[in-house]
Amino acid sequence: MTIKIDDLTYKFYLGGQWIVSKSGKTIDIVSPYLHETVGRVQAVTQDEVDEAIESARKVQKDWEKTSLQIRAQYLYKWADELISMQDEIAEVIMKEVGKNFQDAKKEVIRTADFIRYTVGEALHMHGESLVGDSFPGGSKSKLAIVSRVPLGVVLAISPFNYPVNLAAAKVAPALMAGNTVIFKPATQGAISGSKMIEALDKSGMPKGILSLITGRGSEIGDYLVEHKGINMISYTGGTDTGALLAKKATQVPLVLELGGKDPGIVREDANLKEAVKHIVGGAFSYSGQRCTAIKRVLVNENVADELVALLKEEIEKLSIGSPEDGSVIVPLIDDQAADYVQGLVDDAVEKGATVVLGNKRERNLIYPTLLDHVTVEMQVAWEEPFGPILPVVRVTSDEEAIRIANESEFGLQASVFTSNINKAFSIANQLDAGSVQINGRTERGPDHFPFIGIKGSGMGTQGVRKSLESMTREKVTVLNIEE
Ligand SMILES: NC(=O)C1=CN([C@@H]2O[C@H](COP(=O)(O)OP(=O)(O)OC[C@H]3O[C@@H](n4cnc5c(N)ncnc54)[C@H](OP(=O)(O)O)[C@@H]3O)[C@@H](O)[C@H]2O)C=CC1
Ligand SMILES: O=C(O)[C@H](O)COP(=O)(O)O
Repeated sequence: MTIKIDDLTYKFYLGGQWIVSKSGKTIDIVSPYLHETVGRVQAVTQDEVDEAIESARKVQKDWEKTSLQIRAQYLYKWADELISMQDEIAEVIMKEVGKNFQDAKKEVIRTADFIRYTVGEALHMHGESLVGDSFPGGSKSKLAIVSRVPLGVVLAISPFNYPVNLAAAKVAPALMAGNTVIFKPATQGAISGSKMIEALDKSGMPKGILSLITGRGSEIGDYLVEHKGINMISYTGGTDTGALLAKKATQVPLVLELGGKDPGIVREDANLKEAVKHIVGGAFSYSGQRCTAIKRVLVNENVADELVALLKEEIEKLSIGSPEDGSVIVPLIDDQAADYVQGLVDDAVEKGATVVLGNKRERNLIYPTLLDHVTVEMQVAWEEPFGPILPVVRVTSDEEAIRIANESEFGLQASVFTSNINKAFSIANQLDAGSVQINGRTERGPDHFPFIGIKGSGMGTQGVRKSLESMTREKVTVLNIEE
């Protein structure tokens, strides 16, 4: 069955069918670098949301009863389909969200790997049993069997920047755990999400197990989140939306992966050349549109001049332009995002920051920008740009670096660059972050590592095993043995 009505217009996926919404409305998806409409997605109605959730509820128990081995076969086929469609999907990702083709392709391959690993992990998860007499007064005749059961219908909401990988990172564990899924992709990212679901559909998975709901979060988001038919929400996206969502979703488990302001802390004793490679890769890949991008550098003042000079040298090597040419620095997702980033740079410059490189813009293409002498009075020291700018804050001690790192509203990851392993651990122990990287850039992968945001960066843990756990609950069956 075809997923398109015409060259540009996509259907949505309800109960195993690609259909046109009764709303009669579509949303134009404008490419961030071609500046033209590259597709249209359906603006799904509330009635259609009801239908999708109803169909997911109807088949959930059957899916739960389906043996793990059979579920595994569908997911393995899904991964295989993604691999055979990798060029086609990468092309769509590139056009839709402006990621360069090679990185888009890596995202698809990483997704297939993620799905396969999830299957393996799910096949090897097992429960436990407890005998009653290990507790005072308990008896050997009581045996508790603790197993994991699915939660029901999982709502997966994903952001634009990894439109395939971050979506599959929710869908795959949800399905392997025996849940059914309502998938709401970011609107800018919905075509890539549709292609990913086209691959899933090709696996022959029973109808209704997953529905894809397209439409603006501002219009259907609340309705989805507050829907009584939803049993768990896994959300990745901005902190403000995540906070609103958490208030609206009552009595369902939530996993939230939100924004970040990951610091790269550089000590005096760091190998500066190595640190610079990590920092530049971490800060600028895909124009800094990664939640885990290094978004500020806190460097000891004694090595700050040297570090800044090395950073400048490395940043100057970055390719800038169209994702079709493989550029690292590409136009941001839209003009509004670029306005926001420019606003942070303007504020910093006005307050006395030094522009070492950049502060140049062509529409939504922001040139890589290195700002030195950034102070805590400047917005750029605290806010998440989601763009290719790197503020450098000079500090006098580890304590000052830790204090500034921890004063942030965010707590996703942090990097510490040092040649003193004891100091590295000591600083890591004091940082309020989900993960700390020692002598490496902040990053989510490899994808089986637990991935955690604290404070304004989220709630709960992702990563293959952790996602499977968060999408299931423990169930205890007690056997009372007659003696
Ligand atoms: N910690 C992590 O793992 C990650 C965090 N992020 C964060 O995501 C942000 C960038 O992604 P972006 O897509 O712009 O984030 P947004 O917050 O704009 O959107 C995220 C998702 O939420 C949806 N949404 C919007 N409003 C509502 C609502 N009221 N109810 C329910 N859903 C809603 C969006 O739909 P629509 O597009 O239709 O508005 C989209 O699917 C950055 O802050 C980044 O740090 C990104 C990747 C990883
Ligand atoms: O959205 C993001 O930033 C991703 O979660 C980052 O993944 P990565 O750090 O492995 O690139």
